[in-house]
Amino acid sequence: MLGPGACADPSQRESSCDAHGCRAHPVTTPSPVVSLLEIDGVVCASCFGETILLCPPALHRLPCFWALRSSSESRPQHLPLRPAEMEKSDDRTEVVLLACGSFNPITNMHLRLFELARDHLHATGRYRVVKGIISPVGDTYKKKGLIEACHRLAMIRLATADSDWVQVDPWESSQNEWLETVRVLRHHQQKLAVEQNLKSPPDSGIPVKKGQKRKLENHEDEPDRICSDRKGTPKLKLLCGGDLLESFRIPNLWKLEDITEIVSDYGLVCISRMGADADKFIYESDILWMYRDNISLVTEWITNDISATKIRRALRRGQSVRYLLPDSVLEYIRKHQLYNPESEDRNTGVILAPIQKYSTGPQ
Ligand SMILES: Nc1ncnc2c1ncn2[C@@H]1O[C@H](COP(=O)(O)OP(=O)(O)OP(=O)(O)O)[C@@H](O)[C@H]1O
Ligand SMILES: NC(=O)c1ccc[n+]([C@@H]2O[C@H](COP(=O)(O)O)[C@@H](O)[C@H]2O)c1
Repeated sequence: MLGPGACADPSQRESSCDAHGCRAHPVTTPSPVVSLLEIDGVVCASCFGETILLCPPALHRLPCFWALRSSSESRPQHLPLRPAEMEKSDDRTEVVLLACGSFNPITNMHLRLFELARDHLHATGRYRVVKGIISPVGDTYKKKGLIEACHRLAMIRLATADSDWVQVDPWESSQNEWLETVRVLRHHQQKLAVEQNLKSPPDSGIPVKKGQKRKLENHEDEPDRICSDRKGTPKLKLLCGGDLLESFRIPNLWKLEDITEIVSDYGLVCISRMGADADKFIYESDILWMYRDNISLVTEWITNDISATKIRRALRRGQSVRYLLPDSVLEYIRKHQLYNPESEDRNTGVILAPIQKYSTGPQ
């Protein structure tokens, strides 16, 4: 094993490994490296039973490094290297994931969606997921059995309390009317741009509009369609399950222009769900097919058909739902006696807001 001095000094790591005595494996040799492990920014490569330390330049010259990187099965999740001094040159696109839905109530599967999506995006090597946002729909959505947003928000807050990257956002549910998902995306992309502007130095070239932050916080306006690729601003993507994607085809539920904006300007990360065939659906939809490069399909191999509807049903029947949702959420449901036959009757016979809007109102 190489002494710890060789390439452990961060200031030396950018230079050629040969210059600093790192024992990189010769580039021309067939791949004998069987495993790679990063420790404090130095890579230990297990090679012919011997462990050697490699600095980044040496590592990147190894054919076996690229072989490992291109194999999704064997690729170590923490590669490529990200020691502190290399963070600056990290050119991966920052991504924020936004999940919209009823969350009536939030389940463990809703939380899993974020973990699955983040793993998937990180494994591409192109993205760095910096935040997850859960945006519960407002009461004006009028879905059957939808309980008050204040309770759904409170349960999401409890469910995400121990997450350091997923959080709830009350903006959508505090609006006076139901909002199209694309408008929720626009709001959050604009908010991210404002946050980025506030962080950026004044000469960053990104204009800060006077009063923009106040307006967003006070929900005074709704931003126009914006460029989501603005440099420095994380890219917002809609996170959903296969059933939500398939709902695009339900008449009078989604406007084609909204679907187009979602897949062209933002992008989708779609998690497989029992009963939904997202792959086939994309193939059959001209617009989704056109923007298929902006749609990430993630297969959940540990299949789990937890659904909020089934949880509510079990609760009404006095059956246990433990381990299907966080204990703290279950406790909240019990304390406030949330799901019962009366609550399930809410909005019975009422037309869902989008259908009401698109069947009768101007489009
Ligand atoms: N088991 C699951 N697998 C994949 N995606 C899921 C799953 N459960 C929920 N989702 C996704 O989570 C988002 C929010 O879903 P929603 O609040 O409607 O919950 P739900 O469990 O689907 O509710 P319901 O059972 O009432 O349809 C949607 O994009 C939905 O597709
Ligand atoms: N046209 C639209 O933008 C449109 C239509 C239907 C549902 N949605 C959204 O999709 C989500 C669906 O949630 P549910 O699966 O709980 O019904 C909600 O956030 C809802 O607002 C958006």
